[in-house]
Amino acid sequence: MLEVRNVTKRYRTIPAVDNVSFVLNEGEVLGYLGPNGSGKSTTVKMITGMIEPTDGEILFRGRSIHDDLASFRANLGYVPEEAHVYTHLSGLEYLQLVGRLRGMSEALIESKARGLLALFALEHAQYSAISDYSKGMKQRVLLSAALMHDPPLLIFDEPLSGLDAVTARLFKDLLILLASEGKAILYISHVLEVVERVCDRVIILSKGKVVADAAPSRLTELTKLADLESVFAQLVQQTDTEQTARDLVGVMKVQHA
Ligand SMILES: Nc1ncnc2c1ncn2[C@@H]1O[C@H](COP(=O)(O)OP(=O)(O)OP(=O)(O)O)[C@@H](O)[C@H]1O
Repeated sequence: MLEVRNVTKRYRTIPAVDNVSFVLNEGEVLGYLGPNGSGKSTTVKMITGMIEPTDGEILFRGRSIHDDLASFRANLGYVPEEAHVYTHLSGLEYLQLVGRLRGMSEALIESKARGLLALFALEHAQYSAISDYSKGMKQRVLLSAALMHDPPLLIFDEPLSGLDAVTARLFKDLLILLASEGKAILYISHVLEVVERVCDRVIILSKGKVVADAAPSRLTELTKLADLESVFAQLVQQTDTEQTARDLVGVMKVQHA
């Protein structure tokens, strides 16, 4: 459904994303992982059409997304890591706006918006301004907005941040159900134990390059490591975190001369 083909993005001369290729199929949850600064957000910005690749191309159902960005976006549901929503609107008004921008009928907008707000436990706050919402409530409005038009392709960028345990669990169940209904899902997260549970496949990025692309179970099997977190640490060669923590405490304790 979505193909990222030899995509590179350079800022000045430095590649933030370096010759990345992958295919995301219908019914698949693909985890997109990497340490801070490895190129995840840059990839997502290219897939959503916010920025263009320096080299390579991104195809949706065989066509470059830039051939007709508006119709590509009609097929996309995107929950950004950081939201810049219209906070003076209420949750209901925001979903109505999103529905109208996507060309949905008023009757459909009404039933979907009310239904989603109720299911995400936001019914009581639907008429209050988003500026008064907690972080998790804002996140639930964004999730609702991404699902309004029933898109075949979904991108979730750190969707669990701010969600309480019950909503996070609901989100995980939702992800699995959406995939079983044939949605293609790109899931960017640092929460590796969740990724390991819900993703069919994971891509691990390091310094803009793909260093792994396989099922989590295949990666643990190949490396003979206990879990995805250990595989991740080994592949991106992160430092010995226990030692670094000890060094940090050591630096904290240094007294002024
Ligand atoms: N607009 C920009 N101009 C210059 N460099 C940029 C720009 N945006 C990102 N970069 C650089 O590109 C690299 C990849 O950044 P990116 O935001 O894609 O990483 P990330 O994997 O999403 O990180 P995080 O987990 O911290 O969100 C970083 O070295 C970053 O400094």
